[in-house]
Amino acid sequence: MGWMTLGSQQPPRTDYEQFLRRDDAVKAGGVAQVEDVEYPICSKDIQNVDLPIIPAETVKLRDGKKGSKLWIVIDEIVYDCSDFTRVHPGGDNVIQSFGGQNCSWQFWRIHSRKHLVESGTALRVGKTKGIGNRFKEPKKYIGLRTLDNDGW
Ligand code: HEM
Repeated sequence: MGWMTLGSQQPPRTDYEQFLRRDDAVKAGGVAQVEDVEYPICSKDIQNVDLPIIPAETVKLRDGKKGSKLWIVIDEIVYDCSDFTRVHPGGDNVIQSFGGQNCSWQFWRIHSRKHLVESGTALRVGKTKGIGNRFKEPKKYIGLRTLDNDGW
């Protein structure tokens, strides 16, 4: 699981809560005035279903390299992590390694719905389709033995 080790060397972030409280993202009309004029960060009031549709080709270009925005995809929702990556409690490497890509199952292995709602809602720029995950999801095991044949 190569992706698991990508962010493990990062120190814990202390400015994370402060980042989340920032209110520079939401302006009247529901859409923020931020650098990416084409796909600005959306207001928290907008439901996922109402987010603008962003073509997969456009998402893939925002890989955080060569000065581009750093977007990631979780369950077909696109998150702009360009600034958030600097305060992410799990470090910046993990998010950077998924720039322009789908990292849904990796995200759900580590986070809860609460994390996504509380921290991710303010990072949404749109929704997309057709971006696959470059890693195959490993099987999840709950137990290795059956209850009636435990060898005691
Ligand atoms: C929208 C994108 C993301 C948001 C909003 C987010 C949010 C968070 C939050 C709130 C925590 C702290 C959890 C806690 O203290 O209980 C966290 C930790 C972490 N995140 Fe993320 N995250 C995002 C993307 C990712 C991605 C793509 C990865 C890698 C696949 C990742 C890996 C981690 C790791 C390794 C931790 C540390 C877990 C620990 O110390 O137990 N995150 N993230």
